[in-house]
Amino acid sequence: MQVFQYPDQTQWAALQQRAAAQEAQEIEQRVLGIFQDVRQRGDAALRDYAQQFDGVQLQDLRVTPEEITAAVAQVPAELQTAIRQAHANIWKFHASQRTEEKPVETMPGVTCWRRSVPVQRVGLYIPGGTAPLFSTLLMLGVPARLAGCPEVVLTTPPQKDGSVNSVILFTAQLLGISTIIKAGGAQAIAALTGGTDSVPAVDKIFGPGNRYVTAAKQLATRYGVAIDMPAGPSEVLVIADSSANPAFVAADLLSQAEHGPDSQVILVSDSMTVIEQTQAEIERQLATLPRAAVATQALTESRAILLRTPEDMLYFSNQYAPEHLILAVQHPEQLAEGVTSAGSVFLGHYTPEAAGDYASGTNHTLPTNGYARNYSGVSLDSFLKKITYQRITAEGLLNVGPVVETMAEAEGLSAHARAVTLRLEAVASQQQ
Ligand SMILES: NC(=O)c1ccc[n+]([C@@H]2O[C@H](COP(=O)([O-])OP(=O)(O)OC[C@H]3O[C@@H](n4cnc5c(N)ncnc54)[C@H](O)[C@@H]3O)[C@@H](O)[C@H]2O)c1
Ligand SMILES: N[C@H](CO)Cc1c[nH]c[nH+]1
Ligand SMILES: [Zn+2]
Repeated sequence: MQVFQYPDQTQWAALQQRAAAQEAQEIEQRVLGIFQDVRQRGDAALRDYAQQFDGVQLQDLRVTPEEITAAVAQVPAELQTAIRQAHANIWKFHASQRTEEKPVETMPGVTCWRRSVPVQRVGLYIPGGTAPLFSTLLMLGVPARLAGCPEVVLTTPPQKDGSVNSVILFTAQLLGISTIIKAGGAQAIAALTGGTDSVPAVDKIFGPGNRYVTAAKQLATRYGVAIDMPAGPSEVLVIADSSANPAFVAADLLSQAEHGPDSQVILVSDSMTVIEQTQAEIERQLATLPRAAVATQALTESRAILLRTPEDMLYFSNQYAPEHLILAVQHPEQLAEGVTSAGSVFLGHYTPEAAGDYASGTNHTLPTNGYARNYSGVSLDSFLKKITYQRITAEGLLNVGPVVETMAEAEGLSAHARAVTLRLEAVASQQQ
């Protein structure tokens, strides 16, 4: 992790660059080829990519009910209990996002209202390249269920023996999801976009993934499929003042660095002592991590930055727009008020980001790569469409009609005006 002491503002832009930016074009090209192949060859292409990327020869791409039953029996009771508790917390937080809107009479006789309708066919991508993220299934499946989406399709990369991870299958069963496809990467996203013999096409694709998955989701939007947001390689930015505990900070940085070699973690502090002690802690803790090699690679593109004031630290973070922001400072509430761009914020010394990853209740599917500047993370709303309705009575038309006529004529759209005028004439003749 390289250290930068009091960089001037001209260096800030370079420090805010994501590590992987330069390879984006190459990845897009690769994903485009995969996309076109799946659209042309369907299931056959999915099988070939499973062989190439996941090292497995597949016959059936769909998980069978027998596979689900067998897998569920393998999940230890303690883990089942933990997953049920996380499910309850995530459910509780997302259920609180339900809103009730009342009809509004904008003018006498003109009533407008809005109704939430679930996205009808949703695809959930659950990463499984290096770690089977069953927690992600909770993060997507719970709001999908709360929203009432009638058709839910799950895709995840197969394991080397051709199975799907048993804990993912247990979680799917808990959520009542039974359409489960053994496909990962860009090819899975392409299949959800256009459909294949085994994979139903969907209206909206959700879920995080590596850079191939994220680029494929962005490509899917060109084919008329919506996506939740670009949710790529994990990131965390920690703002730590002199009250921070270097061991905690190091653990938080490593928790995101271990996700993948292209994860990026940033430490911003106004204390050189905290930076030095955190670096020493990182070295110490790294030695005991099973995924040390992955984390070490991520750390080569990560940074520790010494700045002068809390205002500078917050400004830097808002410009960087991290997926996760940890405020390891004495008065986190104060700083939190000034956050304008971040996927999810963790306040104080006892709020590890890992709690949000698994079980506190908030969603861990969050925008990365600076997209927190313009996107929110997944929530109940992500699975809902808000349809507006209106009903206008004869009285209402007398009130709003002349406004519409005047505006339509001013835009040169006479047919619009006529749609009102004809009705106004009908109302007038009925009133005579
Ligand atoms: N932003 C978020 O909300 C969030 C949440 C959880 C995880 N994540 C991120 O998700 C990612 C998971 O990545 P992963 O790789 O473990 O699993 P993954 O499921 O995203 O990707 C695995 C698939 O990538 C494809 N792939 C691998 N190498 C390829 C290549 N050279 N060319 C084309 N395709 C290739 C393969 O098809 C493979 O099945 C991590 O980067 C993690 O940080 C992000
Ligand atoms: N930190 C990831 C989001 O970037 C989510 C996750 C899943 N499992 C562990 N962590
Ligand atoms: Zn994580």
